[in-house]
Amino acid sequence: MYIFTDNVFAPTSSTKKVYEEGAKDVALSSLSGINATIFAYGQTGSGKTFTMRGITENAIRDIYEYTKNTPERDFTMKVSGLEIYNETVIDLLNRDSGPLRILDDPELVEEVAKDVQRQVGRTSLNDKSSRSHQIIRLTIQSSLRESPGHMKSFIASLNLVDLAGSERISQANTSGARLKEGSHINRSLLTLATVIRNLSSGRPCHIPYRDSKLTRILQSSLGGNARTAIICTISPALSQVEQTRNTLIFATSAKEVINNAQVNMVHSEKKLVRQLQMQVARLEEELQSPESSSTSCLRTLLSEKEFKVLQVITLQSYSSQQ
Ligand SMILES: Nc1ncnc2c1ncn2[C@@H]1O[C@H](COP(=O)(O)OP(=O)(O)OP(=O)(O)O)[C@@H](O)[C@H]1O
Repeated sequence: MYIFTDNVFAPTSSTKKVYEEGAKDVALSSLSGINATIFAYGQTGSGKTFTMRGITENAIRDIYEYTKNTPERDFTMKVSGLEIYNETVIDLLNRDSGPLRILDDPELVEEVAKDVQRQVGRTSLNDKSSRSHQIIRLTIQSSLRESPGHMKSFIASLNLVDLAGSERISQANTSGARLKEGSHINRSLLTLATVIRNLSSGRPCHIPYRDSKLTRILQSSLGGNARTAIICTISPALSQVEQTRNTLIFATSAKEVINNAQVNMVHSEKKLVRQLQMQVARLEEELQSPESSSTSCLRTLLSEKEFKVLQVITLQSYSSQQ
């Protein structure tokens, strides 16, 4: 179980400091199979996008550094990105695909990460940034290179979330398209606030994840199997005191939520069985070739083949018991 640690940063604090002290630990859990989410909440203009850009750059740099310095493990990284605007979900790596259906997980295009900074750059924020929610997801899978443990690998996602301006919750004096936009942003942010409030109450009660796209997508990060860091950005301006107060109320509830993060393991017996079956096929070919006609060579090949077949049978029966 992980409990939120509190940090307060001054306006002069660098994003690097916010990352190091408020988000790094959570971001790097994704390397050891623990789902992680970092999101920024606050009113428009208070620095969510600025902070999340810095957090994203630092997290990706550290993750790459770790993979480079850990040669004993094989890493596969995939990047995806989505935007929720007017309760419609758009794939940021395939904007022409139209709105995505939300099942338990959106059907996103996932690109194998070769140059994550550039790929993340393609999802970069647009003029709707204060009115839409944006999520960049990095999925990291890793397994030991040379060991029977190769059968098992860690898998986890790191979600980097830049929310719409929280003042939208209280914007009622709009009309037309802005009213529709406002009410949709309201739905996601209001549901987020309710979810956080209900989760933090400590009492068993209904958690309305399914009432908005945002909470549905972030469900496991908010009250489930993930470590979560929430960065609340506020303005020092006296005129913004009401928004600042609302953001601090949100932060107070959020820090009461306790998640239950676990290491996610993937059993890859299927991959191993496929490899062994290929080896058996190769040994059969060798057995039939004229070069292997000597008795001792045939005996060696046959016993090797029998051993591989036995391994396949053992693995298949192990898989069917899981
Ligand atoms: N820590 C900071 N240091 C210097 N400039 C900053 C910092 N935080 C934010 N800014 C600047 O303040 C302005 C508003 O910041 P930003 O766009 O990140 O706010 P926001 O909360 O994401 O707003 P929106 O909800 O409209 O997207 C930008 O010009 C940004 O460069």
